[in-house]
Amino acid sequence: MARDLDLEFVSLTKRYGDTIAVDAVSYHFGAGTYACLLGPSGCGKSSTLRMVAGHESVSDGSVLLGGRDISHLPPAKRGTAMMFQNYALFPHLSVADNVAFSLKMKGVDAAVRARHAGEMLELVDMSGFADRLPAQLSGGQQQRVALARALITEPDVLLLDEPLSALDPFLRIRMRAELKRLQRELGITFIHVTHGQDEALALADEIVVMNDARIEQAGPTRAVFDAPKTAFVARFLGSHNVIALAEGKVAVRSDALRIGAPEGAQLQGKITNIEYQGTHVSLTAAIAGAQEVTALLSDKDFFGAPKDLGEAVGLNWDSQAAHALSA
Ligand SMILES: Nc1ncnc2c1ncn2[C@@H]1O[C@H](COP(=O)(O)OP(=O)(O)OP(=O)(O)O)[C@@H](O)[C@H]1O
Repeated sequence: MARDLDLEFVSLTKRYGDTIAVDAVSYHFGAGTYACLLGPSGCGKSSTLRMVAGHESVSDGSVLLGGRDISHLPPAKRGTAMMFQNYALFPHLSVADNVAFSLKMKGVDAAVRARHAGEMLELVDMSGFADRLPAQLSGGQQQRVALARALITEPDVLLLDEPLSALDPFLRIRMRAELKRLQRELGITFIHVTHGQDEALALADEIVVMNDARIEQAGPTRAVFDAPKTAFVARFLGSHNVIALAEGKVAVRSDALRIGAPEGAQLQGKITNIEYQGTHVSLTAAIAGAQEVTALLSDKDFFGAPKDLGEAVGLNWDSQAAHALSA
């Protein structure tokens, strides 16, 4: 049962020798939030997650859960559980024994362990596989077992380190829906580390975009996507153009750009690429200052007034669609 405990990072810092992997990061996650930590390789996502789990020591600052400082508690005493990228199942133990492992360590008796493991396998839709070994399961099934094994400890916070990266693209999308369903059903906080902006947008109530050991921008997913504050966030989340104008840099979503006649348009350009994407057509145009912008048009709009490579066009957008960037 979820206990409604908020998770908070207070100036959380990780140093490995001279490397600062996480630099005084502060953030507050409301209880029951699905949050994604997002950012390029090496920005400090995994180090942050491992400090929360207790698999890495905290160099400075703290992690609070429900106001209690858990920074220096052993992993099993924190109220968190971690699901690893490679699932880390014990190859010689059956699915049921893998799931029940942490209860065995706690000295829970065999009948109670078996009952709890059965409930968890039911939760992840793996009841028929209790006696198999991990090697006899598909990647998606192993992932469900790893989830069941993490959830049996009844954590307040589930930590997921790139949980979908080992799956093929089709399964990844299916499992992503499963993760969301589980999180809703359990009502606990999920902190999910990913490289993938699509994954973060699809899953997260809140996203935390990290860059170079710090939080670059964080907040409700749609608010961040709709109004990136820096060029890094706009580019990293994708579907945005970063345009240098006389008054400064702005981010404009690709689907907010309109293509029309060059005369009197906010920007003039020449079409350099046209990509048919099924429901949409993506048009790239070269504009002044050796810049390129991309406009995403519905197939209806494009084929209603088709353009050719090399054609001069005008680009327009509504003023509220342009977000001034601070860096
Ligand atoms: N055990 C370690 N010893 C020394 N440096 C480390 C260690 N673990 C991570 N680092 C360094 O800390 C920084 C952050 O690493 P971290 O693994 O947290 O990044 P990440 O955002 O999770 O990257 P990825 O997406 O590639 O997993 C990197 O510069 C990395 O090289």
